[in-house]
Amino acid sequence: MRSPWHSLAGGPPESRLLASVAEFTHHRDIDALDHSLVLSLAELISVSSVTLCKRGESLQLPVDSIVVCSRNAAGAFVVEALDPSRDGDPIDTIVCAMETLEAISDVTEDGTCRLVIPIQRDHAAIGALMLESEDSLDGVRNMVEGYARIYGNYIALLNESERDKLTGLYNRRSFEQRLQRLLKLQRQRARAAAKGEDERRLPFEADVSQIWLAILDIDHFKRINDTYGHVYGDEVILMLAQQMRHSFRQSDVLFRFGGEEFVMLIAAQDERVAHMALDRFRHFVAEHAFPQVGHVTVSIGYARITENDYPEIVLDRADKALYFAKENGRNSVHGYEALTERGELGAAVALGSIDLF
Ligand SMILES: Nc1nc2c(ncn2[C@@H]2O[C@H](COP(=O)(O)OP(=O)(O)OP(=O)(O)O)[C@@H](O)[C@H]2O)c(=O)[nH]1
Repeated sequence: MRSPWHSLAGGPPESRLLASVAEFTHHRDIDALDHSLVLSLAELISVSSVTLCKRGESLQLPVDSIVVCSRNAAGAFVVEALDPSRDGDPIDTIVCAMETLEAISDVTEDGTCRLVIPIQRDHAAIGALMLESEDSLDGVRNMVEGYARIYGNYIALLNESERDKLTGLYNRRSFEQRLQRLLKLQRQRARAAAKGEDERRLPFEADVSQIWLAILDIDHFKRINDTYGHVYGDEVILMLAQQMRHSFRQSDVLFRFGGEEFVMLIAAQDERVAHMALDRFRHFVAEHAFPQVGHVTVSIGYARITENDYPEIVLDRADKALYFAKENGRNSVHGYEALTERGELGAAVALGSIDLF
């Protein structure tokens, strides 16, 4: 049987191993980290491919991203992102390893040896690594499990730096990257739909073709702080964030931008659906009695965002719509496009309060 290790010009496996771990963990960007992980493993072990799957947040989309490193016709390693909405083998095998938290080692019908190792965090799988090779992968199983553990720990650290400490929502720092990810996912889905793939293979949001950027601001929050103190103010922010999580789809992306200001990236077929989702949340908040503080209202402004838009411009549009809501009685939801169509956002509307990048 051939050794699963590549011939090691640079010394024994240990030093090569450490160099490889150091290489992939020097990245601070999650996409770059994923890319580097699959490439590092492919360069270290004799494999035909290394795949990293990340778990999706909904049952309809069990896999959120797929990154594969394999050889091209010239024999060089290439890393590419694949459409995560695919199913069948090997995705089913990977999902099985994630669900059972057990490694799977098997041989496919065409004789390829396959090793699938779940990546765990807090006793749940956040993803899985899959290696494919012409040779047995038994000898590298411990090492790949070690990589999966290092990756899981490192991702947790990176995720922490992306989160707002009080609410656990994403923070402003992670906005740009999360937005680009969401737009990329939309593009992949649109492409899959355009190719006429079997509808059942796409998640239920497959018909969604638009993303809406909404800014939510708590009304008269200063009064809440002044009347009840900052601790109760913080409690309102925290509870509102929890309600947001329950109210919006798991695939929507929620941020606390700072203070009493939240940003949401929402997928919806059209403006009517986006408006309904936002207004339902506004209504829910207005009806809710917060401990001690009682009733609180929120104002929301939103605008459509596409791949071709500068995020700063769309943030400013949503902020103009929010400003309009604040100027017109608060406790309401307004869309930039509808306001513009109706001519209600004249030149007289001042630039909103949000700090642009
Ligand atoms: N408790 C608490 N208060 C905060 C936090 N960040 C900002 N604030 C307060 O939030 C208040 C925001 O007030 P303003 O921007 O004047 O707006 P507002 O009172 O909400 O009034 P409108 O937005 O016009 O409805 C200020 O008093 C800030 O001190 C925070 O993290 N916790």
